[in-house]
Amino acid sequence: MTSILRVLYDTISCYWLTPRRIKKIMAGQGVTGPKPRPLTGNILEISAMVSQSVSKDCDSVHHDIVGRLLPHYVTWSKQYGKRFIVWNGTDPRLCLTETELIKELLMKHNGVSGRSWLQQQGTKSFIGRGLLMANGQDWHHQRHLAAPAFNGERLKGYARHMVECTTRLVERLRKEVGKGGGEVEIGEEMHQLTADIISRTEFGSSFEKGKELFNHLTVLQRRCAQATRHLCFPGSRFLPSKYNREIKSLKKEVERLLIEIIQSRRDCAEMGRSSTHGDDLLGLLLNEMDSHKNKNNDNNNLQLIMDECKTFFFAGHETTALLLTWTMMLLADNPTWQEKVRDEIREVCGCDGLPSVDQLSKLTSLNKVINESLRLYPPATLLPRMAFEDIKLGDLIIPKGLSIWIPVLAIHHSEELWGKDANEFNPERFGGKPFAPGRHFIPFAAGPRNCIGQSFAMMEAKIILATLISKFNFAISKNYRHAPIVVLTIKPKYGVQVILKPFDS
Ligand code: HEM
Repeated sequence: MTSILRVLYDTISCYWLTPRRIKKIMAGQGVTGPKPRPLTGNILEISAMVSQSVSKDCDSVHHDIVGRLLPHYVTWSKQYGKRFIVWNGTDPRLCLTETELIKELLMKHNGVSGRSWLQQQGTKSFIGRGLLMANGQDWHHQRHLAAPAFNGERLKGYARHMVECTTRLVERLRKEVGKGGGEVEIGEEMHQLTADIISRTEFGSSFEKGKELFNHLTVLQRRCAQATRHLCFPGSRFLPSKYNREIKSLKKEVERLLIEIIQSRRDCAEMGRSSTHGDDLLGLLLNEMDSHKNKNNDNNNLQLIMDECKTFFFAGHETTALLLTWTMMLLADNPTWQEKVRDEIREVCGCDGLPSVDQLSKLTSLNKVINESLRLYPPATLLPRMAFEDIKLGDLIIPKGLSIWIPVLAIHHSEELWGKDANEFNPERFGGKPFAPGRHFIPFAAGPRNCIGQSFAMMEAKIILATLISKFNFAISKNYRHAPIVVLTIKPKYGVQVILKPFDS
């Protein structure tokens, strides 16, 4: 009975009491927004505006995409200014674009902000309590455990997998484009490649099993995304709906495979066949976990390691694949920059174009191109944070329970911040002094909760792009339809078709 009352109280508090309190406090500070409808808030308006704006392809390859992808943001920021409230159902969200306030939030208030209950619910079945969704002390502990896996020396070790997987792809593409007309959908290739790399980085010799597991995880992620489009309330995941049953059985299979991999690692260490659990990401997590071992908590530790493995796959492969895909599109559309980057790679890395880790920092033009690609097409289009306490942010009081949404895409395309050519591809803008963290270039977020895999992703992107650019000339195919869409990340709706022409090896 008490638990039923608890669920009832949580539901009323979540849907009624907290939103009412927040609305009142924000209105008192002059922050309002479009009028919400009961239960659905502004969701229906937003989805109608987005469906309308993405219903057609862009008429040319241009990057003026904010109006297409965030039409509601454009409309409401004109009407309500730089801060306004949008209602996601009964959940109020403050849209914040003032860079000083964003910096303050990300750098100073990490301890009292984090993932909301709704966000955690939406991802619980596929990444669980992993680093991306953790809060408070748990987040602190997990970040501390995972950090050594991304230090400089470790990264150098992962580079081997990146070079090997990319070399295999180059060989396959050479054969394929030799046979066919040379057209390749590069988006799918980049997804396969980054999935291969993260599987090898995480699981080393257990890579094949790791890939099988990640295939299931990808399906699981899609099902969870479909399920969150349905009403989500405290306790809803226990209902025996079609989605919940399918999600439960996929999750079971993913965890069965993970337990097999982890157990065989532990057996090897216990039988004395190896002194550590290995130097791949899983091995490092197991070693770190053992050095902080609490015997009473073995089951919790196992679940945490599984959640972390799933999190790194989820957070690490699609984002990097999209960065690579959009960069290939931009370079295919800008042959002058493609040539400039190729000349630089040949000069720094020699004729075979395979870069060593130490050469990567010398590829400055490539670095500018990657940054410009992250600016125009940031894979993470927005950064969500929830206030766990009342927070003083600049002149604003952010009440406990309010979600803050930072629209990275809109900030990256703002003419006020970047100048009149904000929507143009101009890598040279990154030639000057580096951008202050937490200001207007935030593809990896900023502050203590920034992307832990940032250096991994940049190293991976440089190795893959340097190799592909030195081995192939590429141009946009006439079959390419420029139609970016946002489904969590910015994706090309129909992929990116390029014509590859191999250089003689
Ligand atoms: C181009 C590639 C990538 C982009 C654009 C990117 C972007 C981001 C962003 C914006 C965040 C912050 C999210 C937020 O606070 O709401 C984040 C967090 C995170 N990223 Fe990445 N990421 C990339 C690659 C990677 C890779 C390769 C890995 C791992 C191998 C990774 C693992 C993570 C994890 C675990 C977090 C959560 C960190 C925390 O909460 O402490 N990411 N990423």
